[in-house]
Amino acid sequence: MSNVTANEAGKPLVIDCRQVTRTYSEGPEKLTIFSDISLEVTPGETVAIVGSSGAGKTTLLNLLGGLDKPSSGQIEICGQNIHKLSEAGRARFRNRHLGFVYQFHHLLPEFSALENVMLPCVLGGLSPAQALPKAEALLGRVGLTERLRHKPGELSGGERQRVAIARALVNEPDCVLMDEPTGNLDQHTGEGIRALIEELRDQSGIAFIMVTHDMTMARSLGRVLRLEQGRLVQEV
Ligand SMILES: Nc1ncnc2c1ncn2[C@@H]1O[C@H](COP(=O)(O)OP(=O)(O)OP(=O)(O)O)[C@@H](O)[C@H]1O
Repeated sequence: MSNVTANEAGKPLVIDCRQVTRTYSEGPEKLTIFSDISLEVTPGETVAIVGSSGAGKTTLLNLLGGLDKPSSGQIEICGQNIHKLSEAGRARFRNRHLGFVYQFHHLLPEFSALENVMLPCVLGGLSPAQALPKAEALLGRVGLTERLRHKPGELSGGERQRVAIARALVNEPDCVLMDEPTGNLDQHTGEGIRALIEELRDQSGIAFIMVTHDMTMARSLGRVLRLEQGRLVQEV
């Protein structure tokens, strides 16, 4: 964990999102997806973002991960406004502080599970010899010790998802952003992933922000926020 800053009240924050609006231009028209959204996420917190299809959940997740730029407002990740960095600096910052798990995982098909997990470490400056034990340990943690040499095409959906989780964690990020981490998985595998998130959160203090339609998982993990008609409201 590194560089987690505090807000004005002295609360440590991994994500500090202030009055963020995202609009798209549709010819002369402006399409507002959401406006004036504020969200603070502290270390070790799990936040689920729910809402109907098209509500803007993925758009918000991409903004929180610095993959997209707000139309107005400000987002700080571990105290850094990442849009003030160069593109290369932004990529380095994301690799160091954030982990991403997307539904279609974006694993590199020609690389083994082990190589896919080693990659963020090597990009971050570790030698392959240094990255190897870290990747092996994490793949063991997600129950894939017997699948290290398998390529993504030789793994099941749940196994690929677990490789993606191991890859997201290997650089010991401050925050992991997940888009539908249990989407497309059967109930048993989904439950395993939920338990893993819970364990990692409690042991390592990593913050998790996830978009999900799985209300049971959302409720069991922590704060649930609903994106509705361009506003973010806390579910009670
Ligand atoms: N590049 C774009 N240009 C214009 N509109 C866009 C663009 N990207 C997304 N949108 C619109 O923004 C809205 C929110 O999309 P988003 O993918 O964030 O929704 P979502 O809540 O994640 O939906 P789902 O649950 O179906 O994945 C949608 O109406 C979509 O059509």
